[in-house]
Amino acid sequence: MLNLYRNGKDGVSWHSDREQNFGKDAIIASVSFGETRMFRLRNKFNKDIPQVEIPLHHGSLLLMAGTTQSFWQHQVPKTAKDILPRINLTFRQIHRQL
Ligand SMILES: O=C(O)CCC(=O)C(=O)O
Ligand SMILES: [Fe+2]
Repeated sequence: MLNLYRNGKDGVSWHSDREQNFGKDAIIASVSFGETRMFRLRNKFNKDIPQVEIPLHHGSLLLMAGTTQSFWQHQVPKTAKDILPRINLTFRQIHRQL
């Protein structure tokens, strides 16, 4: 899947990627190009666990594996900063329904 963030007004709000066809806790690989954007994680069940913030730079590879999707949500927040475009590619396992 390809996401284009044209500028700071584009972002992705809190979600988990658990669509049925992905399978439960299927691994997702995410590669970033262009502008650095923040990637935030928050625990779904325990608000006392601090949020995690990871800057995704040009060429970075992020792997979401294990229970990342069942226990955590993630977002790419919008920013008021004047920034350049970013492209994110995600590689997801699709379990074909037979
Ligand atoms: O752009 C990113 O780094 C994350 C995108 C995302 O969460 C998604 O496509 O499900
Ligand atoms: Fe996602």
